[in-house]
Amino acid sequence: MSIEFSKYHGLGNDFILIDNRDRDEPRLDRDRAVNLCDRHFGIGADGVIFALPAVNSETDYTMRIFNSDGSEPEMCGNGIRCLARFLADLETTQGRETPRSTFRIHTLAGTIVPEIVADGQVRVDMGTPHLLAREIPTTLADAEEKAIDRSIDVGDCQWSVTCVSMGNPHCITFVEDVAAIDLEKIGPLFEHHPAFPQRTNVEFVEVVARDRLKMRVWERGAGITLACGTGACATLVAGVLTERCDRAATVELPGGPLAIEWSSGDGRIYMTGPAECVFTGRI
Ligand SMILES: N[C@@H](CCC[C@H](N)C(=O)O)C(=O)O
Repeated sequence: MSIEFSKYHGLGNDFILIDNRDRDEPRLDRDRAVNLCDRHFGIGADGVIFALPAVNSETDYTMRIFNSDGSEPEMCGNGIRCLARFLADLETTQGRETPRSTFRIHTLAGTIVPEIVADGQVRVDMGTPHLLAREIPTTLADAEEKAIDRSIDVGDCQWSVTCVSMGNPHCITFVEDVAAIDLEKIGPLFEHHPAFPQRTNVEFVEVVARDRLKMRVWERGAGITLACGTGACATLVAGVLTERCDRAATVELPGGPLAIEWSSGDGRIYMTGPAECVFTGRI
């Protein structure tokens, strides 16, 4: 069997995109996804994303994604920007009369709406953040409480963390010097800490200014990545909740900047950033 794929990235957070619009289940299983993500024996990527048919009349398509370890997250911010570009590219090459620039995408985190705007950037309505401990989920607070500035022991240190769900779980900790964090060592200890029953993504954040945050991430199921869109959104929310930043800020990631806004009008998060096709191929 031969399958066409496209490789995209959003700020170096890279994905293998598969056109799966003709069937409801991903055409590759998790083990195959793990093999393809391998940077030495496969194509190399942080995850595999499938463009599936819509599940109802309120959405245009469905996104499913496997992390590079084969686990399935609820959402992926950089991935959904890549998916929007991928779908727009497909619709253009397949001669759709009026190729769309806005897509309503069904995800395990609800409906997410990316829109291709000027300069090839993609602006995404990421929905509202979830803050209750049971929604994250975390045991760092009572189920109906928010986990803001909670103390946790990880790797012989005590950290103060704030937990936010963007559909997927994030644990954010503000530090003096983000470059000094030994991510390879501390990241997996957070990811697998018993306080996070569904594991977690962890973000280390330095506040440069009220509208500029520098962030490094260890992703659940993928390890160190160059950028994390949901992580950047969760970071801004944690910064606002702990009064460290404004409601709109640039989050600087190793792969580049993302513009994030938590609207005081509708309570939704808006993320703007790039998505680029790197190459296409056939498996
Ligand atoms: N890189 C992503 C997040 C991908 C999912 C994450 N690893 C998880 O398991 O929650 C992003 O840009 O948001």
